[in-house]
Amino acid sequence: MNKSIAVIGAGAWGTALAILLTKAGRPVTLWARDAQKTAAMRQSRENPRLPGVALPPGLRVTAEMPVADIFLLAVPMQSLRAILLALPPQAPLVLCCKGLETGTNLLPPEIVTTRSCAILTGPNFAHEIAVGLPAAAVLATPDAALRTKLIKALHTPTFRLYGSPDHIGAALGGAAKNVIAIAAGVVMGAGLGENARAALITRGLAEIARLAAALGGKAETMSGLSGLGDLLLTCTGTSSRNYSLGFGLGQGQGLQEILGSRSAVTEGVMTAPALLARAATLKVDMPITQAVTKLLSGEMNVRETMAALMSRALKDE
Ligand SMILES: NC(=O)C1=CN([C@@H]2O[C@H](COP(=O)(O)OP(=O)(O)OC[C@H]3O[C@@H](n4cnc5c(N)ncnc54)[C@H](O)[C@@H]3O)[C@@H](O)[C@H]2O)C=CC1
Ligand SMILES: O=C(CO)COP(=O)(O)O
Repeated sequence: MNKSIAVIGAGAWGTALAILLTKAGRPVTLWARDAQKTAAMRQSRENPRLPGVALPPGLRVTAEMPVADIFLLAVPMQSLRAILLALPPQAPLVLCCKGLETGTNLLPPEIVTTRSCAILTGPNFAHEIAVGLPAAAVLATPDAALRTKLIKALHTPTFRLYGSPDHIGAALGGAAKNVIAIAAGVVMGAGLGENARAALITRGLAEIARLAAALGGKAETMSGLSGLGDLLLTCTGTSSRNYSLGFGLGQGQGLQEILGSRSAVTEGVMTAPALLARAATLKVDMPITQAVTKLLSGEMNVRETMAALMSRALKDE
C-alpha cells in the first residue's frame, strides 16, 4: 500500500522532495511553519526557493502539522531538535538535513534517540531533483526492516536509493562535505587553481574518513554517494551554497556581507566549528576543517590559511 508522506520544512530541499514524491504518485503533504508563506504557495503553486518549478496539483501544502506514515525532516540542522518536539509520535523519521548541531556537536541521527529514524543523504541539488533529473542517494539506518520499508516508499524512477546500515558514516559525509566545499570555493575564488582544488577534495576526504573511523563508521561509506559523491558535487557544483560562500570569501568578500545577501541556509558555517570540536574530543586531526573554522571566525585570512595548510609537517599519504 502507498505510504502517506509528510515533508517537514518547505525550503528548497523539502519542496524538491515533496514535488518528486508527489509526481511519483505518493500521497504527500508539505508542511511549512509560516502560515502566510503557505497561503502564498497554495495560491501561486510555486515556492520562491525553487523558482520556475510548479508544485504538482496533488501536493497538499499546509501550516498545520499533518498525520502521515513517514515524516521527512528537511529543516536546517540547527532547527532539528526543536522540530522533533512538534511531531506526532511513532511514525518513522527520515532525516534530510546535513550538519552538526552547535553546542552538542552531534550528527542528526545522534539527536533522535527515542524513535525510529534513518538518514537520507547524497549528491542531490534540490533544483535538479525538483525537475526530475536522475540522481542517487543513500538511505541509512542500522534497522534493516526499516531500511527496506523506507527505500520502497521513497525511491522513484529518477531517484535511485541505495541502502546502508552506516547511518553515522553517511550523516558525517553529508555534514563534513559542506565544510570542505567552503574550502574548495575559497581556492577557486582566490584563483589558486584546479590542482589545489583536487588536492583539497582528496585530503578533505581523508580527514572525513579519519573521523568516520573514530566514530565507528565504515570505510566504504566514505567512497560512496554520501561521502565522495556529495563531496565531489558540492566542491565542483557552482550552485552549491557552501561552495559559493567560499568562492566569495576567496574573492575578498566578508562573511557577514555574503550571509546578509542570502536567505537560504549555508550549513558549513555552523558545522565547521562543531566538526572541529567533535574531532578534537576524539583526537582526530582535521587540518582543512581547522583552516575553514579559522577563516570563518576571522582568526586567519585566505593567504594565512593557505600558508598554514601548505606548511604542515611533511608525511606519507
Ligand atoms: N538545497 C539542497 O540542495 C539540499 C539541502 N539539504 C539540506 O537540507 C536542509 C535544509 O536545506 P534547504 O531546504 O536547502 O534550506 P532552505 O534555506 O532553502 O530552507 C530551510 C527551510 O526551513 C525552514 N525552517 C527553518 N527553521 C525551521 C523550524 N524551526 N521549523 C520549521 N521550519 C523551519 C525555513 O523557513 C526554510 O523554509 C539543510 O540541512 C541542507 O544542508 C540536503 C540536500 C540538498
Ligand atoms: O547538499 C547539497 C548537495 O548534495 C546542497 O549543497 P549546498 O547546501 O552547498 O548548496
